[in-house]
Amino acid sequence: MRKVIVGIGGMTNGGKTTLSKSLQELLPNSCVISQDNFFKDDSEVPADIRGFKEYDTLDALHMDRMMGDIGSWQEDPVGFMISHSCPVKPTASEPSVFVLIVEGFLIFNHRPLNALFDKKYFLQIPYETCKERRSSRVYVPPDPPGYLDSYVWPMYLKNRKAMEETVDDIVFLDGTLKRETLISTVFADIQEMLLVRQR
Ligand SMILES: Nc1ncnc2c1ncn2[C@@H]1O[C@H](COP(=O)(O)OP(=O)(O)O)[C@@H](O)[C@H]1O
Ligand SMILES: NC(=O)c1ccc[n+]([C@@H]2O[C@H](COP(=O)(O)O)[C@@H](O)[C@H]2O)c1
Repeated sequence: MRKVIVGIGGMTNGGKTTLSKSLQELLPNSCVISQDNFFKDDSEVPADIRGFKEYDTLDALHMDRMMGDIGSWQEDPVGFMISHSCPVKPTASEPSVFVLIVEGFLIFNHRPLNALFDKKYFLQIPYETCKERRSSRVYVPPDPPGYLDSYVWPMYLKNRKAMEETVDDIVFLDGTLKRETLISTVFADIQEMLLVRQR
């Protein structure tokens, strides 16, 4: 059995979830773990001196639980997929390949998680695109006025700097490209990686 972990990182609204879901549909025996599902409850997230909730930091996330889920997949991919409603496809060829797609805005900022990736992608979009996409998205709790400009964007710059100082081998993707282009490019790249590793 072969196990491969692909990281789809990127800025908020870069298109991580969209790309990850499509890849899961295209890659047999794959499953997605989303960092967004590990945010702490609002009552546990402190506010800064201006009153902005500090959501854009690893401290706002249950990274221990996220790592626990990834560990469960590593131990038993089939069991994990069944319990997470990911389709399991019997394969004629051996060894079977299982792919875990881990997506999120801070996946490359958590050192223990970083060490697990076989391939890392990072979706980036310009500020204007980010502002436009984010303004039509409703988070729980919703963004207060000025949240992107005063808190989210500066935190993005800070987190990105830390990522670039510590992580190698990231493939940067232009998140303004058409969905279909991004999906086919990354799908082909992953398939190539799977073939190379098989040889
Ligand atoms: N390649 C793309 N081109 C245009 N819009 C996109 C693209 N990918 C995603 N979107 C849109 O951008 C918004 C954020 O996408 P999403 O995948 O949820 O981003 P993320 O998971 O990175 O926050 C959604 O409205 C989505 O439909
Ligand atoms: N899911 C939540 O509980 C929640 C709450 C408030 C803000 N957020 C925002 O989620 C963003 C990260 O997720 P996306 O990459 O999907 O946009 C962060 O910029 C953060 O400000 C999430």
